[in-house]
Amino acid sequence: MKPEETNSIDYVMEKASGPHFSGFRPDGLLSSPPSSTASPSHRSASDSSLALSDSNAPKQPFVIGVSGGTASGKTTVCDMIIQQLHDHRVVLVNQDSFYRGLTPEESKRVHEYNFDHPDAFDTEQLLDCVQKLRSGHSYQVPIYDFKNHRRSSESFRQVNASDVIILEGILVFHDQRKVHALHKHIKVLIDADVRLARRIRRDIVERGRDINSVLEQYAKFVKPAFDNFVLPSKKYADVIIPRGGENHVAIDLIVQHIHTKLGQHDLCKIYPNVYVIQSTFQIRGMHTLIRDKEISKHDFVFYSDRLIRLVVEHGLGYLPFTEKQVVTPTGSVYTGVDFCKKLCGVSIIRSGESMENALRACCKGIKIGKILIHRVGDNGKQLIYEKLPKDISERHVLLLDPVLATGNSFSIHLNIGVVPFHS
Ligand SMILES: Nc1ncnc2c1ncn2[C@@H]1O[C@H](COP(=O)(O)OP(=O)(O)O)[C@@H](O)[C@H]1O
Ligand SMILES: O=c1ccn([C@@H]2O[C@H](COP(=O)(O)O)[C@@H](O)[C@H]2O)c(=O)[nH]1
Repeated sequence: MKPEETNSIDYVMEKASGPHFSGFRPDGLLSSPPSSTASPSHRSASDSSLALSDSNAPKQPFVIGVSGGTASGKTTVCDMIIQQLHDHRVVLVNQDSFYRGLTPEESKRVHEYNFDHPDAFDTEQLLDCVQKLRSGHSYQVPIYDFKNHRRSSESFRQVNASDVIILEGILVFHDQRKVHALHKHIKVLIDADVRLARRIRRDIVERGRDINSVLEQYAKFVKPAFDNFVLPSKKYADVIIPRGGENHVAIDLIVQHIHTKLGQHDLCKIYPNVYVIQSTFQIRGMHTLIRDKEISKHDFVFYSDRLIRLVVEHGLGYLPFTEKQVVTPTGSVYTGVDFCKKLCGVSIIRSGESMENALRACCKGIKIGKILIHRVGDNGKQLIYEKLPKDISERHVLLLDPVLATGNSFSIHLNIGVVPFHS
């Protein structure tokens, strides 16, 4: 295959299957010092996805801001979005993590401290974080303790570069610089009494407060700040989600929008019968193993083989089958399927010798007839057309490679393409 063809297929596949990083976020707690960014030469092992993204994905991450009053369900909404974007690398950055924390002096008079004022946050640091993540670097996000009103001095949460960055917090839209850093603004709105009820429960259960302190703080600081800072920024919102996490329709639409922005369906739009295999942790795990430069040859072959088989099995699942009934040895009738007597092709992008072996092995199992495997050589797709055997029968399955997958002029070719995992 010519280099330029490889490149273009790589590009299209990257567009289609690039976001095969799952929602898994290796944001481990680190006990390293608070260097805000890891320079490319100092990335840790857990930054491997960053390295991949640096080299393979020049695209900018999509940055979303989610704001709303306290206990409005911001975190719940973000979790639901992240869950649905499980095929992508998504990171959540909480504005709460950037609370400055109280000095010993302020701690003595904690009831007089306004945690709902913009000055309570280190906005410069938050902007720095968003900026670094946007440009593909990782960031060591502080960990804030609501019980002691302090940041942890030892631990940080390492947040890696991602396809989607979600910035969540009560005052995410307050600062214009933050507003400009965001691609989409989402506002969660919910009745004040519901928020207060939820806050009372949460603050008592999770944040070590008592009912009196919650109510006092709410009346003195939380409500006025909501009216002064949170509500006015509603005008910057692109999407308003009434009822928070209960609003599944709004959340689905947001997820759909993000999918479109990330271009995941580009390839599927161009070639409607191309299917992208869903990534799982197991698949990611095998990808990690085979990409590791330390892997032994034996393991590389073993895990590549397993991955290839998954692609092939998936592809064969798209062959045309009709219903067929058989009688089992115990005399009962089993309604199953039988391969249609129809010539078709399954295009497996990135075929190769080991793919070919796996194809043969997998097809043996399903007994659908003779397997013809064609790969494109250096001379391009014309070669394939010429080389096709004259005696193709109706029960043949042609396993074709990417160039043919897109060659619609090939009349007997069903043009089912399976894009294998690629990151
Ligand atoms: N739809 C809901 N029904 C009941 N409780 C909810 C709902 N959404 C959120 N909560 C609860 O309300 C509290 C605040 O929700 P959270 O999503 O953390 O809000 P925020 O991030 O805006 O402070 C949490 O204890 C959460 O479990
Ligand atoms: O030490 C602290 C820091 C913050 N708060 C309150 O938290 C909320 C913001 O968190 P949400 O999860 O968005 O509710 C804010 O209203 C502060 O009042 C605090 O009580 N103590």
